[in-house]
Amino acid sequence: MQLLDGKYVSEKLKGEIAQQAADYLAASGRKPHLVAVLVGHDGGSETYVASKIKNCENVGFKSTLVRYEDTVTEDELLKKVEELNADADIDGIIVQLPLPKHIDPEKVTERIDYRKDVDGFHPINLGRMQRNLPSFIPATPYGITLMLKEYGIETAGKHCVVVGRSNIVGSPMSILMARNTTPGNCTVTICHSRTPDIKKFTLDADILIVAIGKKNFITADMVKDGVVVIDVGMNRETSTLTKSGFKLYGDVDFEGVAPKSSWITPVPGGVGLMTIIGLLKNTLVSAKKEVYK
Ligand SMILES: Nc1nc(=O)c2c([nH]1)NC[C@@H]1CN(c3ccc(C(=O)N[C@@H](CCC(=O)O)C(=O)O)cc3)C=[N+]21
Repeated sequence: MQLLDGKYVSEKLKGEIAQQAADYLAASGRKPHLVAVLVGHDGGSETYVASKIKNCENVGFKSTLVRYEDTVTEDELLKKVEELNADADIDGIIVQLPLPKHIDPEKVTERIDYRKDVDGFHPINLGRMQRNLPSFIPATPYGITLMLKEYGIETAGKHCVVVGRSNIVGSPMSILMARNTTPGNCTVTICHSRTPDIKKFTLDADILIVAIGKKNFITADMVKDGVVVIDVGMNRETSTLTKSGFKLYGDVDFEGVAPKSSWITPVPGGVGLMTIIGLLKNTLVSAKKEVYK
């Protein structure tokens, strides 16, 4: 078993991004600028947004946090998005999900200018990605592809099983792994809550990507020897064992599954850290107008 080490890869790539941000600053006199919009006080979201802001500072980006109470109306939020769209000093906009239930996330996502949609959630970016055209690729799937590349994991011709079909991870990940790109060229199976016998499919996976949001969902009896395991789970539980009062669990029973794996991502220290890299890279290429003019 070898570890796909998100800490190592993310630090390495952050060094490269910081260099490119410095070059961009020297050439243009400005820094790439990311705006994060956070609604409410969800513990996970607060942590992740704080981490995004901190990482922006670390690589020499400008970042702005826009906060709202969870009483904000959908109209107010949409107006803010339009204001951010129109601001020429902003390269990337993310609205942290989930949103309170009186706000339609689809509406907010579609209101963000696709040229600033560094989350890659806008239907235009999704469609362009599927067609292999320049686009913003959703940060988590993007981060996973960077990780697979970094370790030279062979994917062509392999059976990739994606567990979960969310708009943020499972669905775009399945598109990327089926595309004629590296990584990619897989035969892809998507499993979800209505798949009667998930084990039947996971047992055949050469590459198993799990984004379902259930602690220890994948156990040793569900994988074959030599599998590559990507654990996207971010299950936060209160704990007296950590300083923060929380402990993070993946969707994979690491202890059981790791001995059967050729490669596996830990949680924490795996995909989460790569997600931030995906976001930073999207923000940088947005500033440099390398995806859209
Ligand atoms: N519009 C939007 N865009 C997102 O990209 C988005 C979102 N909404 N909503 C929630 C998810 C979750 N997410 C994570 C980012 C970083 C870590 C991360 O850095 N994790 C670290 C540790 C975190 C910890 O210890 O709490 C790790 O896995 O090692 C995790 C999860 C982005 N998301």
